[in-house]
Amino acid sequence: MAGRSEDVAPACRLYLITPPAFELIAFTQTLKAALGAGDVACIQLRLKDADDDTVLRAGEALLPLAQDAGAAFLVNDRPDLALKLGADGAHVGQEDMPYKDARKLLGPDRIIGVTCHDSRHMAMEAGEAGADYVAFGAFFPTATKEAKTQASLDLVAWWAEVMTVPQVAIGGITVDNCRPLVAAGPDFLAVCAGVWNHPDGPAAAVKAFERIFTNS
Ligand SMILES: Cc1ncc(COP(=O)(O)OP(=O)(O)O)c(N)n1
Ligand SMILES: Cc1nc(C(=O)O)sc1CCOP(=O)(O)O
Ligand SMILES: [Mg+2]
Repeated sequence: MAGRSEDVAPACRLYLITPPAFELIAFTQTLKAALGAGDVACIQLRLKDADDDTVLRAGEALLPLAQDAGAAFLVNDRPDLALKLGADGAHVGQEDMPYKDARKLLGPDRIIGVTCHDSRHMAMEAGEAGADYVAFGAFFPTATKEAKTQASLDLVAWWAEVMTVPQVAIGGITVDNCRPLVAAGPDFLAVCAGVWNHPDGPAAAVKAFERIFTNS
């Protein structure tokens, strides 16, 4: 999730969340096409209803695709599986393994992101503890998760102005609704349905996000 090699990197980059469930061989092809269509900073493997073996098999297949495309590969909820897979890191929520335990497990170099809902306080705590990014959401209605909080553009703008820890915006984001959010200044937009369910397909969505981020 570090900077890009181009001279001027866009201020905001795309962070993909995998679909909640998928058929692995078909999704491998879908992901390849999406990654080939434009800049993707990060992919989070998020399989809430899968057993460990399924998560590990998916991780083993998808991680090399992500890394070949220069995208970080993170595992949702399970720093232990991230370690087993040799992934770039993990994302933890407020009800998951606490950040400090995740850091102990993953060491100083792997990426750990923390869900902070709509809370400045949670985000400041996570940032001070050493989180690599904080995530705010949800920004729009979403069917992917029962999101309990609604985050505001003001929160994003404030964090961008005052803090240096990168911030991820998540929840119901699409190519059609993201412009005001991007203007508020998040470092990453995390998107699931807005990419995988785009009417013209995931590759078209990735391309469209890239155009928005680069104003091209
Ligand atoms: C980038 C990013 N932000 C927030 C979340 C949500 O995490 P959490 O609150 O733990 O909920 P689940 O995703 O585990 O249902 C996320 N996964 N990624
Ligand atoms: C995983 C997740 N976390 C959220 C939060 O608000 O913390 S919203 C969300 C769902 C993201 O998927 P989509 O892009 O399809 O809305
Ligand atoms: Mg979680």
